[in-house]
Amino acid sequence: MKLSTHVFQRTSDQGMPIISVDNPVASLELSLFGGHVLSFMPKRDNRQRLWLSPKAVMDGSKPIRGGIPLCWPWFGQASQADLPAHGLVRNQMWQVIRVDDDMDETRLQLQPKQCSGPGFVHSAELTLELLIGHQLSVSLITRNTGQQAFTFGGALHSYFRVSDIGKVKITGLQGPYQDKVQNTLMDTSPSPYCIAAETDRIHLTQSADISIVDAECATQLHNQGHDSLVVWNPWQEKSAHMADMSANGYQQMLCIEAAITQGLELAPGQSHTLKQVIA
Ligand SMILES: O=P(O)(O)OC[C@H]1O[C@@H](O)[C@H](O)[C@@H](O)[C@@H]1O
Repeated sequence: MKLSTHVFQRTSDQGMPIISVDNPVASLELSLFGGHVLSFMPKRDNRQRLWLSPKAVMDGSKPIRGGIPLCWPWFGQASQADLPAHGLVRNQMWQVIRVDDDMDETRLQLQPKQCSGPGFVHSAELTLELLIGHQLSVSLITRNTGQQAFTFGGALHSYFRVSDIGKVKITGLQGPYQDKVQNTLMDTSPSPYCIAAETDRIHLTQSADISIVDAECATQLHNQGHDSLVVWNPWQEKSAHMADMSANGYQQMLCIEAAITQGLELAPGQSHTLKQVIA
């Protein structure tokens, strides 16, 4: 089904609605389950920026491993044990509410079916806005539509494709971080910043510009509206216990997440945009 000149909707083999964008400068695929970007490739270099696990479950029974999972209205474990990690929206269907096509940019807006549920009983509106052009801009916009302030968190949990994790350097991250593997607070970030073991770190920083420098190329990230940048790679042993990761999958991926981990209060009528631009 054609939604505009450059935007199509199809059904995947597993019965999930997939949105495909193919404009003169870039291509992108998104699953309406989770409002989840699966791939992004600018045509100037035809290099896939995102990593999607070959074992990702794509039938809507669990969140998709890879691409850009949307975590909202909380990041990480919920306050109650029976609620899902990373919030309520990566497990539900989203709908396209707006498509605008231009010669060198496509704008898509999507919203989830439900913005409240167990663990978050507030009046909120959540919109995902994608600008698909020479770069990909991903904005998650939270609006308080009620009469009471609320506090929320979240993340753009992007999985980036790397050619060899052992050769990657991250630039632009300095200062202290919470190490979730060691359960300690570290005073300074490594320099050079390489990944050589399981890594799960919350950098409490509003630093905007980060690069993932690979042996062959660099992926540039510009982040906005975050209080933290999260760096995650499960490494070998943990991956082996994850049904949706292949044995060596960790070697080709690195998550750098624009996140709100500290809780952000939003007054009635206010909006907040969490944004990551990928180039
Ligand atoms: O397996 P999930 O729920 O997609 O989470 C993956 C990872 O997401 C990261 O953001 C967390 O910091 C990790 O602790 C977590 O393991």
